[in-house]
Amino acid sequence: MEIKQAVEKGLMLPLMEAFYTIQGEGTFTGHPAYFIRLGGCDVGCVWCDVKESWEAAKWPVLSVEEIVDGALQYPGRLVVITGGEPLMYELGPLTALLKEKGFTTNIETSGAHPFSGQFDWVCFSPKKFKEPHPSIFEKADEIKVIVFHKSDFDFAEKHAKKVQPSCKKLLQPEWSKSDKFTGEIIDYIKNHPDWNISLQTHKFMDIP
Ligand SMILES: C[S@@+](CC[C@H](N)C(=O)[O-])C[C@H]1O[C@@H](n2cnc3c(N)ncnc32)[C@H](O)[C@@H]1O
Ligand SMILES: Nc1nc2[nH]cc(C(=O)O)c2c(=O)[nH]1
Ligand code: SF4
Ligand SMILES: [Mg+2]
Repeated sequence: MEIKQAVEKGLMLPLMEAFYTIQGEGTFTGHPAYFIRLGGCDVGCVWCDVKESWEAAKWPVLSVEEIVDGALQYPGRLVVITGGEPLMYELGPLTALLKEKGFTTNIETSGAHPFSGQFDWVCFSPKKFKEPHPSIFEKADEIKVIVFHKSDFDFAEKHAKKVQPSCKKLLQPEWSKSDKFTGEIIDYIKNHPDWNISLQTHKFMDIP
């Protein structure tokens, strides 16, 4: 089978990097996790902290077996699939193999592409730069909105209306604007206690 067809089927995927670290953001903050960062994103967030991931063709294409072998080298059994935008790919084969090997599977996604894969926890981080695909709303376990502008509070409320009632609601300051917006998020959630704050704690710890 050609590589292009194998990627379409999700049997091979472009891998930018993979690393064992501590989940820095969201509900699983503090948990050791193996991160699988797939290459390629067409969302184009102006403040994206991994712009080098955007061009899929820059990254080697690996089989899902090779990717899962990487994860098996470490003692932790939590995997976070991120990117780039991981839902640009069919994630069924990768997540099926991870589940078969006993991993808990989490995803970080903008939700801008149709949902695929078997996930234990879905972090949905909607973006103004590309509308979410409707398939994400029933799948999201947490909605994590990045606050870069004051209008992002209304954007967060608008998207939070579309997820399941059990979905956790998180506001995370955009890193370069965190001096301004951390305080505003604190005031906001004290007045809107259904929201929680999420910080990029790995950046404070200076770890990947
Ligand atoms: C790099 S993205 C990759 C996954 C997916 N494309 C997404 O956006 O959810 C991983 C997480 O980092 C967040 N993020 C990216 N750049 C950020 C920044 N400058 N400040 C705060 N969070 C950021 C995203 O919103 C997302 O929740
Ligand atoms: N430690 C750590 N935690 C993270 N949580 C989400 C990340 C991401 O880039 O998807 C990330 C990351 O890049 N590093
Ligand atoms: S969707 Fe995610 S990876 Fe893509 S540009 Fe936005 S933050 Fe970066
Ligand atoms: Mg990151």
